[in-house]
Amino acid sequence: MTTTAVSAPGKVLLAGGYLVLDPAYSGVVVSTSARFYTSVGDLDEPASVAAAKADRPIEIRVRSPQFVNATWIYVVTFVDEAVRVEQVAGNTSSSKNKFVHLALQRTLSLALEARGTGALQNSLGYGLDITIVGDNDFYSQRAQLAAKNLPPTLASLAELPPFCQTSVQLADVHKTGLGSSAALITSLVSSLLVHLRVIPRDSFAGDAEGGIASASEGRKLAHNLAQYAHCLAQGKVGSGFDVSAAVFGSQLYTRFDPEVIAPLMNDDAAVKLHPSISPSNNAWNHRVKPFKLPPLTRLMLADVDAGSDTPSLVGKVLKWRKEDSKTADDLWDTLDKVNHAFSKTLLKLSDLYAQDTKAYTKAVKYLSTLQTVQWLVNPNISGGDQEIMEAFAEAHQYSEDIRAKMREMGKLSGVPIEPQEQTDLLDACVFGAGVIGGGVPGAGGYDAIWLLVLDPENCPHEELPSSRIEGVWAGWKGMDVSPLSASESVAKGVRLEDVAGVKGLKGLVDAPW
Ligand SMILES: Nc1ncnc2c1ncn2[C@@H]1O[C@H](COP(=O)(O)OP(=O)(O)OP(=O)(O)O)[C@@H](O)[C@H]1O
Ligand SMILES: C[C@@](O)(CCOP(=O)(O)O)CC(=O)O
Repeated sequence: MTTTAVSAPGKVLLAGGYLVLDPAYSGVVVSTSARFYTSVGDLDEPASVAAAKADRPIEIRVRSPQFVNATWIYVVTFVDEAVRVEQVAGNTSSSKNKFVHLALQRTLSLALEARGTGALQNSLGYGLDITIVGDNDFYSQRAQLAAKNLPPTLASLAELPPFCQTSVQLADVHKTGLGSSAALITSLVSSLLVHLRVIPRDSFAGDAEGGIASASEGRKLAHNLAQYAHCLAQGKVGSGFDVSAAVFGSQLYTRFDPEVIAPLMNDDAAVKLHPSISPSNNAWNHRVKPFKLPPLTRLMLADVDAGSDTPSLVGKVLKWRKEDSKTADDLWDTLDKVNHAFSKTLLKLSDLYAQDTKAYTKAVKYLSTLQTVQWLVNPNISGGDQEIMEAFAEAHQYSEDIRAKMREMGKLSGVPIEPQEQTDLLDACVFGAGVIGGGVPGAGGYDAIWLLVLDPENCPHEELPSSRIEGVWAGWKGMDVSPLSASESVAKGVRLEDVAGVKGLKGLVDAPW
């Protein structure tokens, strides 16, 4: 019996919030080490299959063991060259999960178009047993830490078991903004495409380092289908940067034209998906350019209590943009220039590392002990060292400029994008030695903050800029700040997993129903 497990990372939009909704602008997206995992296996043992086939419909069982009442049972039927997936009423959990249901429905429909009814029926012969889990960072762990009497620190988070029980229903969980639904849909759709042999098992083997250009056809198909299923489940077409990060990893993202999936945004099971979803459909016009954070830096994230409601923030900002389009257009253009300069400088730092690793390493060590105001005042520095330090200082300045412009956007549109409480916290963090910059991710609001800090080699733990930031967070009185353990994902985007190789996963996948 083959089990197929696929993981997909979460995301942080460092720059480009709101702008990325418009295809004229792009967003700087970092994918996180926090991932969603979906394992797909057969439901029945082969011996029982003949009997099962005779008097039972094909069943798909899905469970999310981190939650209370989170099992969903579906039956699959084949009618008139189409496949239907319907939830069985009256199972243990009466809840519905639109994201899971639509991802199953649409992936099976695409599988039927790609492989034909007979082949798909064969692949589904034993039914499917699906387990979905997300790394702890996707959900607030405040309650779990409090129950263990642990302070909200990175060391405490490391003590929690992987895929920790949340003890609540999915509808009641406090999410942290890492894009749980996009990572979930991407891992679910991708594992099904592989398991049902729509795409080859090695589709995710190559790194998606070069973006779409170097990606396999399988990876591209998984992207288009996940993007579509996610829009359908959300009931709207967002920019899609979260799904793109889940598939391709960190990137500079430019959105796709919503028209490409417009014919499919309904319940009509007769409409063929493949012509629209196929990577050979040139109407998919999103752009994914390579991006990564510089070496010897570390992304730090914290959840600040009182999660914001992104849709209502977005609605208000877009309404203002329409009403005051001249001011907004000027702001969008200025912000776009700074966003580009920021990403370009970060990429230049990677080049400088490659050109002279020794000088770069030395510069990181030196700057990590200084506040940014002191970064360029050392008279004894010249040449290559100077260039490296200047690039770090520029990155700092651009990140501060982005914050200022986002605050302006918030002020003009009457939306708390970087509210005063977050300004105070970010100022205190960015003031510290070795901190390159920071901001409010995505749409902002009372939700989360990100920081990029220098991470020198061979440095005592307590002298690391990240340790100093942790100290600021732990002592912060203005807001409840809870660190997340995630940093940037080293693996680019969606990838095939060995269940036994992911700590804590095998026990959950093998647990009896
Ligand atoms: N572990 C899980 N198992 C099954 N479904 C999940 C799981 N986690 C999230 N979901 C699905 O994703 C939905 C949440 O999606 P929504 O778009 O509201 O959040 P989000 O914007 O992705 O949140 P965030 O960015 O804060 O993680 C849930 O209602 C559920 O359907
Ligand atoms: C405001 C927006 O540009 C970003 C929202 O990002 P987040 O979900 O707050 O990380 C919306 C979008 O891109 O879909």
